[in-house]
Amino acid sequence: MRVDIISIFPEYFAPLGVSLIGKARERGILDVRLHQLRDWAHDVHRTVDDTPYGGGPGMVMKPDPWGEAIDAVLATGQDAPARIIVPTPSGVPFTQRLAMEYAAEPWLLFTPARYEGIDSRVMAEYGTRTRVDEVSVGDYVLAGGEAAVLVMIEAVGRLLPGVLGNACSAVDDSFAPGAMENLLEGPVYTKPPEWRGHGVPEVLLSGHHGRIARWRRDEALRRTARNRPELLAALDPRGLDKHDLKL
Ligand SMILES: COC(=O)c1ccnc(N)c1
Repeated sequence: MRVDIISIFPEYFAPLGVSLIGKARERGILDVRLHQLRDWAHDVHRTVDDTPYGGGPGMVMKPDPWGEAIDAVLATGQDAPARIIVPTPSGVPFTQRLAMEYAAEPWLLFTPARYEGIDSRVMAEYGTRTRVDEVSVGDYVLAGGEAAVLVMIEAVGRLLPGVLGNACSAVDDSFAPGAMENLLEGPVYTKPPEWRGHGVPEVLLSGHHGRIARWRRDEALRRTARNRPELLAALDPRGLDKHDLKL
């Protein structure tokens, strides 16, 4: 997968050189290319923002530098154009399902904005040529979209074949479509069996896989009911058995 990021703070993406994503890049599974938006701002101050039409607080990112930058990036592609992802609090929710959809894409272009956002004509322009998604990583506002891009690349990159050591662990994730969709993962334990007077649930030491799976699902349901009760409402009742309903 190729990932391009256009930003006025490309140095913000240094973390993409470490851990799982860093190794995926070393192994050629992920090709991340960074671009400085100001390289396409031609005035002496390399200006990328201006006051909003209609008045109001803050500044809006100018369309010209973004248009030239996106054109330059798309021009380096051979086949279908990149899918453009615009991080914004006004976007659709970023979910595990959307992360899986993105993990199947050959080429993503992230356009993190600062200030009050990018002139809306930019995404209207590229919406005529490729998929343009406005995506939010949660109900809060950031100083810039760069942190949201790190979150999305981490969530998408770990799903790419060969990135996670044990492919199963992506399937068991909280929110992973299928058995765990809309369920939070329950508690986890490792050695030692006793730690500061705290033991490990006996069932996990039993070696009885059926009982362990049942216990894990029960704990997932309990944690979901406690932390995200609205997700339980979204659970397909046909996916619950009589044991679940007694919890
Ligand atoms: C400037 O970008 C944001 O504030 C942002 C981007 C994506 N998701 C959010 N919740 C906020």
